[in-house]
Amino acid sequence: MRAAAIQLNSTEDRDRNLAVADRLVRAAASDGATFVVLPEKWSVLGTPAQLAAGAEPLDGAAISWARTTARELGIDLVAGSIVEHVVGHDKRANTSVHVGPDGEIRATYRKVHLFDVEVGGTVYRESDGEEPGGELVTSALAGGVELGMAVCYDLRFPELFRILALRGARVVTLPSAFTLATTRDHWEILLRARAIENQSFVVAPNQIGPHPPGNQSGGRSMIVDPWGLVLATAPDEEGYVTADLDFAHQEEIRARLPALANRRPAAYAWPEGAAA
Ligand SMILES: O=C(O)CNC(=O)[C@H](CS)NC(=O)CCC(=O)C(=O)O
Repeated sequence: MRAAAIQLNSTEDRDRNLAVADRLVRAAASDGATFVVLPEKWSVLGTPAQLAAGAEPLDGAAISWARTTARELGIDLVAGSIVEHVVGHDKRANTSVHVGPDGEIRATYRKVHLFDVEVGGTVYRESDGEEPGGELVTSALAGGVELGMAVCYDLRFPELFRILALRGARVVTLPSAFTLATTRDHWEILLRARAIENQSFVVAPNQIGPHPPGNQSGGRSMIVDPWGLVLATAPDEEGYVTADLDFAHQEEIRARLPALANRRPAAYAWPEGAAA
């Protein structure tokens, strides 16, 4: 199965972002990709007010485009994440949507770990506008390959990836808008660690370059294999990278180095009364 990670420099202009995404998803599919992943907040990226204005329900323009395009191209499309207007809620959600080759929504995952962090002199308070999801989500690609879903800052929480692997995920998607500073120093190391420790493929498209209100994303969109090898890395521009995911090779790795099977959950139990 050929996977593609689409790297974008999304802005507050949804029409512009959809047009670039449309061009790049079609190009990746014509290169043979049948599993295509967009980055975080691919449809609108900007100030808190612009994010709020660009929020959409799952039947809005962004996911409608994703469904039409996935069906037309016959691909599994993880439409990165969008800022989802959740009907009846004050705050929005940061929602990753898996659309199958028939154009139907197979799964939605609302980012569990929100980015309330100071990095590179910038204070991010994602939770001001968005509320976290409360559950982890797996899905299935065409052919039955189990997919685990995560978004951006989730990368720093290895337990999420471990639980996805224990629930059967063989590939994890991580649409991201990682900061320039943390892309430089943490991104590749954490992606490879999550891939190695869970013997999973990781498909991680990132945003690249400046976007309102003067933030910088770091690019280096990557596809990593279950041995931790980087199969593809994007150069510093909008575009896409592809890699062939060899699931038989993953089976071999999991059989020869059975770390997942060698877990000792009984020894990990928390003492009575201790917080997990
Ligand atoms: O940058 C923006 O304006 C948009 N960013 C996002 O939408 C999200 C939430 S603010 N970014 C991250 O989660 C970065 C994580 C990260 O960079 C890390 O964990 O190091």
